[in-house]
Amino acid sequence: MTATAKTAAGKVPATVVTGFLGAGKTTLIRGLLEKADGRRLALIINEFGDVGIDGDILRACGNPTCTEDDVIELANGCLCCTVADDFVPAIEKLLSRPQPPEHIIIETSGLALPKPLVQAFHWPAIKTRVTVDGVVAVVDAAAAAEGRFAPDPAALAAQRDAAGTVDHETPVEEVFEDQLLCADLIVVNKTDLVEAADLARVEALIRAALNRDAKLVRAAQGAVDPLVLLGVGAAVEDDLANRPSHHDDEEGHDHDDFTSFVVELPSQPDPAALVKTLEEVAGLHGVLRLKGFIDVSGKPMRLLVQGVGTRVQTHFDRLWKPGEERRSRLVVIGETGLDREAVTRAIAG
Ligand SMILES: Nc1nc2c(ncn2[C@@H]2O[C@H](COP(=O)(O)OP(=O)(O)OP(=O)(O)O)[C@@H](O)[C@H]2O)c(=O)[nH]1
Repeated sequence: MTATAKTAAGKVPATVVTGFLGAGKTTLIRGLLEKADGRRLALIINEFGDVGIDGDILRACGNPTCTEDDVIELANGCLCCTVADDFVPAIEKLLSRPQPPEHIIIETSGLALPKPLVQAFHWPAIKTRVTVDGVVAVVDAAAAAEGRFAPDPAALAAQRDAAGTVDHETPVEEVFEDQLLCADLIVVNKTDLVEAADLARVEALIRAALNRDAKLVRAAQGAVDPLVLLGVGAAVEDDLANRPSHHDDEEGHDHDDFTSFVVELPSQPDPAALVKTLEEVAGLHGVLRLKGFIDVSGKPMRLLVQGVGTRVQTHFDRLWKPGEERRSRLVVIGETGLDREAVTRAIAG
């Protein structure tokens, strides 16, 4: 990656990384950090729910370009709804550092709508100092191929109204489409999990959802050349009229459609058995996302658990630190109505 200075207008570029729960945003950003090549990147990370997992994953990557100070975590809230309290101060804090970042990467929560966040760049405190270089939407090709975000393109086209939007969608479909409609670059990720024909079908589905041209790139493990991801130069904050949203007519937006809670577990003797239980619970109750760290009895390393739909993966990501409390906690996210008691009982049982 070549180091670039500020934009022509003297603003620091910021890239918004959006994409539905578990699409691979954190994985993509981790790859970006590894290829930073000395460029000063700072991260602002927002998660749904009050336990920050992604920040911890990124800090655990041991990358020298990503120190504690370079990661600002805004858990417990939606970035676009806490603009004044959290987001603008976080940007100001980054800009006031002796060595301000050369590029700011913002990872939104998987349920966030990117457009209200981009609107925040009109706030006087940051308007003249930062620009949104581009919005990158990461898509889980496997989940999309399974029909989790939208019906097939023909059905989608048939539902489209004169304004180009589709009504009567599920909350999941609406969030997914809002994220695509705001994007400059769409990363079709997890290509390793889908056949070529399904990948083509997913790309057709994405294009059918779009109202204008956006660039599509395929990726596995979110690996995209930083030169493609950064330096788009879209000044997105001045181009919002071209990026419709299902929530354009709303005063703010709420998150009543989704819910999250934390399940605390005792130390686990058998990771494989836990994975089996989690996959069953996710399928039975329609859990959208599961993630957290587990203390495995007798192991010096903590186990990172990642569930996307019914696919649950684990790996030991780092040693527990001396004096660190070895808690086993899983964040569970689903649509409103997810039976918290039953899910907790099923996982803990
Ligand atoms: N097979 C496969 N797995 C992937 C790929 N990219 C990411 N994953 C896995 O998908 C899971 C979710 O990845 P994350 O990067 O945490 O996804 P995210 O979009 O940041 O998730 P949220 O922030 O919770 O919305 C993890 O288990 C990743 O290892 C990929 O290309 N192929």
